[in-house]
Amino acid sequence: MSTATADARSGAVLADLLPSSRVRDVALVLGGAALTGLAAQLSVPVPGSPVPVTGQTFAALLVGTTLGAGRGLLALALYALAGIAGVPWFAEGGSGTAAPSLGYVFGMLLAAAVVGALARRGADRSVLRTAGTMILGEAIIYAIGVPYLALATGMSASAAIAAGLTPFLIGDALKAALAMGVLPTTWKLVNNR
Ligand SMILES: O=C(O)CCCC[C@@H]1SC[C@@H]2NC(=O)N[C@@H]21
Repeated sequence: MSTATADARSGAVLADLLPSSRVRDVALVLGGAALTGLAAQLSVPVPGSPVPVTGQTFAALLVGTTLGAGRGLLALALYALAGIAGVPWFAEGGSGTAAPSLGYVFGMLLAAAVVGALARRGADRSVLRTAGTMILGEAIIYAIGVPYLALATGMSASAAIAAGLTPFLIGDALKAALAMGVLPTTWKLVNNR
């Protein structure tokens, strides 16, 4: 698809607006993994919880929506596998499999694929649709992250929700709001070129 024809009607994601090549796709996957690793270092500890506030949810959902399901999944899979293998780019410079927050990383993998598939159907083109996409993506991250946290720490379900969901709702809503500004605005600029 040429850059000129990749508009709101064409089933494109934002990354498709770049000239098509294998090198582009490899660079996007590497860049998506690196962006998520950088965002993980934007990390604020939460008192009483082993899970910090991080920039990862924003990065992972942005990577999914802008790259699409296939490349988004590959980027997050690379991020997860390299982190497990020892690259210190999980939250707070972490790596390996010991952290009870690893389930959120697995959730980001699935969420990136789902929001990427939705973005190809136009789910990042308006503020309202982007809101729904971000809420679904975050719900997927928590649906894997919170049970994993409970299993890894032995917490009860209610304790895992109190430590692994409730403290993050406002921050994740702000990150979703940021995406609701950035994605539809970018599409508007692209389509008005
Ligand atoms: O150990 C890791 O690298 C994963 C950290 C996961 C942080 C989770 S993601 C959902 C929630 N929102 C945040 O800002 N932090 C937690």
